[in-house]
Amino acid sequence: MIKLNNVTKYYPSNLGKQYILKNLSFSIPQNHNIAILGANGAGKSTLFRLLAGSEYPNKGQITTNLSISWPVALATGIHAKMTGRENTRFIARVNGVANIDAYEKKVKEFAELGVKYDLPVQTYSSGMRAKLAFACCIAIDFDVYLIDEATSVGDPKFKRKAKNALLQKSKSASVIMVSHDLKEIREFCDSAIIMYKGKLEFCNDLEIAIEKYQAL
Ligand SMILES: Nc1ncnc2c1ncn2[C@@H]1O[C@H](COP(=O)(O)OP(=O)(O)OP(=O)(O)O)[C@@H](O)[C@H]1O
Repeated sequence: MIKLNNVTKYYPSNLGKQYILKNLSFSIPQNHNIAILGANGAGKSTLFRLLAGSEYPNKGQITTNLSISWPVALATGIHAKMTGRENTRFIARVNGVANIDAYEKKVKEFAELGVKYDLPVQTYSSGMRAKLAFACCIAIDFDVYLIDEATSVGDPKFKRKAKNALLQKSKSASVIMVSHDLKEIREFCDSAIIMYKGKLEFCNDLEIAIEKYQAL
């Protein structure tokens, strides 16, 4: 279970505080693969950053006993001056991976960077960085994977591989997914959270959730 306890999140702007969530208490249930449905600007990516711990609420707390991934396609945790291999080992240590050599082997194979794995990441293309970040994430056994438009990683061949790896993960772990692609959502998710005007509503049945969301 992931619990939001009286969470407020806003961004300051020239128009004053722009609230994404205001005094919101909500439980995200366990053992579901959940789509976050919301219009552009509803706050889906912000909610993701809060769940991943990469941003904090202005007020309130998010608590959980589950291990949660960073958004799988996000390369922000990758250090440009370090090589792919060094980044891999650093991420392993930060995330408490027990067998770092085995982890490094998995990441190297999955990321398909060849000899560039030992070059600094600042020499990579954006696609190569995304592949490395994705491989580092998928090689760790998290309880929950945050998937933000994940199938946009890499070239078509890598996209298929990334998607299959995530579908495999979704059988043993939970996924929380943000995507505007309903076909993709239907492949991954059984339920949804509708995000609308700062409120969250969990819906056990994905098709009912999609109908409700489309009616908004
Ligand atoms: N770092 C930031 N500083 C200021 N405002 C921000 C910041 N990040 C997001 N916002 C604002 O917060 C609101 C929610 O943005 P967010 O990216 O979470 O929405 P979203 O539902 O993911 O949208 P989309 O579907 O378009 O990706 C938007 O109005 C956006 O302009």
